[in-house]
Amino acid sequence: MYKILTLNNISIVGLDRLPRDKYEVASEIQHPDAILVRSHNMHEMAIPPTLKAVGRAGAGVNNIPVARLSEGGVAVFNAPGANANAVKEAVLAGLLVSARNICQAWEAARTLTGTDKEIHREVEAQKKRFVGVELPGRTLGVVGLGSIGVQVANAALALGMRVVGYDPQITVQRAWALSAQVEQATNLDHLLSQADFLSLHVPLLEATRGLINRERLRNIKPEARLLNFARAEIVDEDAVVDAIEEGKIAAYICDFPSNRLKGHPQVIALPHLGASTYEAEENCAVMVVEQIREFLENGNVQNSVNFPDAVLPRTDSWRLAIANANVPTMVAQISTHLAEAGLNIIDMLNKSQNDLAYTLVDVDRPIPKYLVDGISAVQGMLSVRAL
Ligand SMILES: NC(=O)C1=CN([C@@H]2O[C@H](COP(=O)(O)OP(=O)(O)OC[C@H]3O[C@@H](n4cnc5c(N)ncnc54)[C@H](O)[C@@H]3O)[C@@H](O)[C@H]2O)C=CC1
Ligand SMILES: O=C(O)C(=O)COP(=O)(O)O
Repeated sequence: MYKILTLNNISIVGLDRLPRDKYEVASEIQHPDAILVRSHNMHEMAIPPTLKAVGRAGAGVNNIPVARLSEGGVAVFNAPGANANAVKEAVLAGLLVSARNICQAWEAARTLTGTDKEIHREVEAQKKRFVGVELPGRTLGVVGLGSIGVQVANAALALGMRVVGYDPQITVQRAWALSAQVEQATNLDHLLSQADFLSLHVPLLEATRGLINRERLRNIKPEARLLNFARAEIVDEDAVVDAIEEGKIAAYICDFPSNRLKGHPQVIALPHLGASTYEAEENCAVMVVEQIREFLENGNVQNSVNFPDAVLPRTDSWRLAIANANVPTMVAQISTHLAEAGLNIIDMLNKSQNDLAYTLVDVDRPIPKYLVDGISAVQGMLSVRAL
């Protein structure tokens, strides 16, 4: 029997994929083989010696001591993309609600008192007070073009917005899922200065903690609205509240309430609802449960954040994927780079998907990182990955 400890409520649709005759699942269990978790903070927790895997039924793994688990040989899995649509819809709601001051207006209208005549007089005053803005032509800046950022960027185009994205490490898969109409900025500060709405979709890492700080907020337009459905710590809350009070930004819409934000009229803070739809909860649970099963029963690794290639079967060719590269001059430059490094091309295939051209290059030996960097530096190249 495999023992599975659940630290949060995990959708029953996912748990039902664990056969009862092989798995014991409980929120309190001794000697677990695997842990299933959502946002529960595992950093203070002792790692059970029997533990082999942790499955995060969601995207962010900042609540999980990945380094400590890796040292102990415990594989950590997450569910990339499984809740991206849910977050995209929450962000779109935030965008529309803030553009039209819906929350503040609803709150004000809800508490109107007096006769109908008095209420109608007050309605006229509120109409003036809560005048909003329309989205077409306004610029949405999207920071982080991963599963969620790409979906948010593509969806905002349908609202008529100009969309500019920023992600210095966009993967090839994301690059071709991104609509060609989305512009890409190479500099975060440049993006911030253009945005009427700014939406954050980066993971919480040391490099992204306080990414939107006092200095960066000075770069943002005073009428800009900041949306944070990523993690609270990515934004310096003190700086954001000060910026709002000083009229340096218009609003902060986030998924993370706190004492600092409490009661502020230009702040909307939701109770971490981004991934809370039945669909997303089911998708995440099913994906992560299948991965844990595959790992425990067959030793196969899929979507692990810390346990990558070592146990994956090695193929006899190595593949480089290059977005936006099937232009003859670029192909020639790439071939030169590879030849100079002594790599022989086995196959080179030009493809295109969603208006994005890319080239797959198979070579006969491992691709050193300096070569990937060299090819990335070829002018006009969008993204290069060794797969
Ligand atoms: N509010 C909620 O309920 C939810 C919040 N999240 C948060 O959103 C984050 C993103 O989720 P996904 O899109 O699924 O992850 P993802 O891993 O697919 O995408 C993250 C992207 O951010 C980029 N990135 C990293 N550092 C960056 C930087 N300094 N500047 C610009 N881009 C940078 C990466 O290259 C990657 O493309 C999660 O890590 C999680 O913290 C995710 C799901 C639900
Ligand atoms: O997937 C993520 O990163 C989330 O933030 C969702 O968290 P949750 O599973 O809803 O507690």
